[in-house]
Amino acid sequence: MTDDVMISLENVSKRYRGQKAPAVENVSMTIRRGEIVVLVGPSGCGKTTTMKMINRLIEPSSGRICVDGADVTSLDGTELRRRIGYVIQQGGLFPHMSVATNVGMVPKMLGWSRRRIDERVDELLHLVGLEPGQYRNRLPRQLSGGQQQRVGVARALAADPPVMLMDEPFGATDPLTRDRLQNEFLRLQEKLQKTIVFVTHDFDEAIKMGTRIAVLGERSRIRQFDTPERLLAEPADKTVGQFIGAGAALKQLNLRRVDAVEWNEAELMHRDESPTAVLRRLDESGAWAVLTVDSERRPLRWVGPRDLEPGQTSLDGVGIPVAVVEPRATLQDALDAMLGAGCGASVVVDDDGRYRGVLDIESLMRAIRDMREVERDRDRGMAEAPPRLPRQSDGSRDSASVRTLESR
Ligand SMILES: Nc1ncnc2c1ncn2[C@@H]1O[C@H](COP(=O)(O)OP(=O)(O)OP(=O)(O)O)[C@@H](O)[C@H]1O
Repeated sequence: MTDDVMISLENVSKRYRGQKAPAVENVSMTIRRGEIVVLVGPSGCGKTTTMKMINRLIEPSSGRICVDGADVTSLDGTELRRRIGYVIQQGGLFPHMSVATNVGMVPKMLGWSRRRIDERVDELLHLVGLEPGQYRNRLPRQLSGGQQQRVGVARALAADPPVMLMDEPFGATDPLTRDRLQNEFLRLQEKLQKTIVFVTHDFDEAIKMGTRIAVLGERSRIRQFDTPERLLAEPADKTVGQFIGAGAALKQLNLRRVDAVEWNEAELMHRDESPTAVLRRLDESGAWAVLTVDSERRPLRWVGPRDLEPGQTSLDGVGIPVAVVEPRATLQDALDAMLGAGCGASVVVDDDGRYRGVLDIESLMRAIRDMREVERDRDRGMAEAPPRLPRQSDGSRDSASVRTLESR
């Protein structure tokens, strides 16, 4: 095994007792350090069985699985938990235990001191964006679905394992929360550089999260194991093509970043300006709305002529709250933000939330048209591969980042 490999499966099979056909048959794959490998495939194809054999929640019938050079069958439970974190839907938290007890569970099993556990719990809650003072003593049912999921991630990270297994971790959340959790997790992963096996049946999620994606068929047979870009551009066979589904070009929205397309300028006005001044500016510029900003040039709301009533004296609370995206967000994130805000534009902001430009629906449509043309040309064997989202030196993709104004 080379140093680069963190997990290897060699000819692994699983036949459940009483079943004629194996659920997983003769699967071999290697997973490199720091990558997120997504297992994706139709229901019942064996994704979960394959993943659970890595931490021996399910024992393989035959074959060999190594994690960081050690055969998992040779490791005892404590050692396995130290090496492998596990996240499932809704966090899989124990309902009668506080957030702190849930997160501190593995360190407690590992025999850490009370003080060390407390410090670690607070550190992890901070890391996943939950204020310890506010959340450590709550019960899981006193948290939203997204917060439970964050606690689940914190718990899996508690003993700082090099490997994380994630089984449809964001599956039970609504689309907006899911998107936010995915983005947060990718941002976290940039720092943590864990080796992650991630199971989902959602191909869009696979494209967004995966450094590489294994498309599985029956009995976990690997149909294709490739980067998202190559899967979209060159599906190995018809079945993979069907699974990817129509609109591969649209899915590439997940692979292009906001800073790869042209932005426009908005008509900026300070929030303290008068409605009369706004109307004058709209008249002079012909813009559909002005963008109000605070003294730090952080965008607040779009204000159009119809938002202003005669006799109005202030812009407070007037207009539509803006959706903001960072230059590193994907075009898919920008589109989702636009749809979520009910407005055909996202405001691009820097790390401090300051205005940088506007990505509007027309620029987005142009980018989609360009991608479609590249795809059509490629089908005719003429074009080069489409521009890609730059990858980090370790091969992982830059994370996306989208925030709505309310979430700041
Ligand atoms: N404990 C079990 N005993 C017998 N058969 C099982 C058991 N667990 C799973 N199976 C069978 O093994 C096959 C693979 O199941 P598995 O849960 O790994 O699939 P999956 O791809 O994760 O499915 P899904 O996407 O629906 O969660 C299925 O046919 C399932 O019915």
